[in-house]
Amino acid sequence: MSSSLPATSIETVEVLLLDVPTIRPHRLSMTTMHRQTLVLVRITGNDGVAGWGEATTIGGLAYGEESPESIKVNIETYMTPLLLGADANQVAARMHLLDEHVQGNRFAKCAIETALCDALARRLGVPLSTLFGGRVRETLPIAWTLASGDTTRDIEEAEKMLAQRRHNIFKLKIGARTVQQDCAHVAAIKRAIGERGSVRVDVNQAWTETDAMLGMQLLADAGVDLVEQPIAASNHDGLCRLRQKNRIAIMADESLHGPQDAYQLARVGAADVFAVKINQSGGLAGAQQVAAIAGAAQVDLYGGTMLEGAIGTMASAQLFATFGALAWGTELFGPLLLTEEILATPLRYRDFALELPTGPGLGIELDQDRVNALRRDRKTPLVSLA
Ligand SMILES: O=C(O)C[C@H]1C=CC(=O)O1
Ligand SMILES: [Mn+2]
Repeated sequence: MSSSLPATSIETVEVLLLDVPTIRPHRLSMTTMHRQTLVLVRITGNDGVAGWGEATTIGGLAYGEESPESIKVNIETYMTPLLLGADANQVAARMHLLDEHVQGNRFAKCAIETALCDALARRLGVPLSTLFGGRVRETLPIAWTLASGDTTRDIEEAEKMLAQRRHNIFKLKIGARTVQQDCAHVAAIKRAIGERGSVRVDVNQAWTETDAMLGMQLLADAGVDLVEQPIAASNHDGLCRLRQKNRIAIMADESLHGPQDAYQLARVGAADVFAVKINQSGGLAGAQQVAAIAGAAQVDLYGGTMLEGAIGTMASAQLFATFGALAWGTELFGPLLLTEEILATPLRYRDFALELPTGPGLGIELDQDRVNALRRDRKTPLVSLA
């Protein structure tokens, strides 16, 4: 595709850390978030065209093995020298070279691949989704996570989302309290929402297999549709056993770090649904391969998030829009959890969905002043952007 373009050499690779408060505490089983650190990567070619990517993770090192700081230093020290001066338009060649010289570092690689794809699509004048085969849909259903830790507050939040027609799929974060306490919390929320919405839970690996056996039965009785990552990521056999003995769908999240995991999980029948995440998959191409394996194995798909800001969210959306089947929708709500807007024109969430832009590349433009004000290395103190 890029052979019609003149060679464009990579001139700069920049990594920015942006610290942005969340609208309320976001409680996961392993950490409570009060802010998110967006890890943004900008790659500029000698034609002046820049592409953006994002490598945001959750809770420092609490969730995954790459931190914002390690991503920045690893890109700057080890990956940038492999990119500078090389052809920006040969994305597969750039990623192949990185894979040959850099083990792991899936989030960093995802951000680099996204930035290269964004710039390439801009040069071609097409949306990023076109590089991955084009869109099957122009909007994506968007779940909202209820994770304040307080049942009354969560119900109020859900009511607000339903009234605004912003979300009617709710994912509840549990696993920090006892199984009985957590399941009572979920059951109260499901009773309040009734048939107006889907209620799912994410345990983030917190349960033992025995906990999960009890929890999944209580959750089935409460009318919950799906349980995400109930037990340890590595316990594929346990997922199989839980799946055989319960009627609620099981979704693999932390167990799924790219195509190899997808293959192993599919081979043993460990999950009904895959939470596909571009960062966890090592990039857009890796996530596309995960989706292909799911398709071949008849595992359902869900478009997951690492609570990225607008760039990672839109990169994910551009890819997920190319998936034929997306049975469980997506959870691309990351920007809505943040107090600050970094785009010139905010993403459009309405009628329970995210609308995809039609412009080239990611189809979004950053507001540079807002980005600069949020940078960790900014020279002046943060002032309110309201
Ligand atoms: O799914 C996760 O484990 C991570 C994340 C995605 C949504 C959310 O609230 O947390
Ligand atoms: Mn999850």
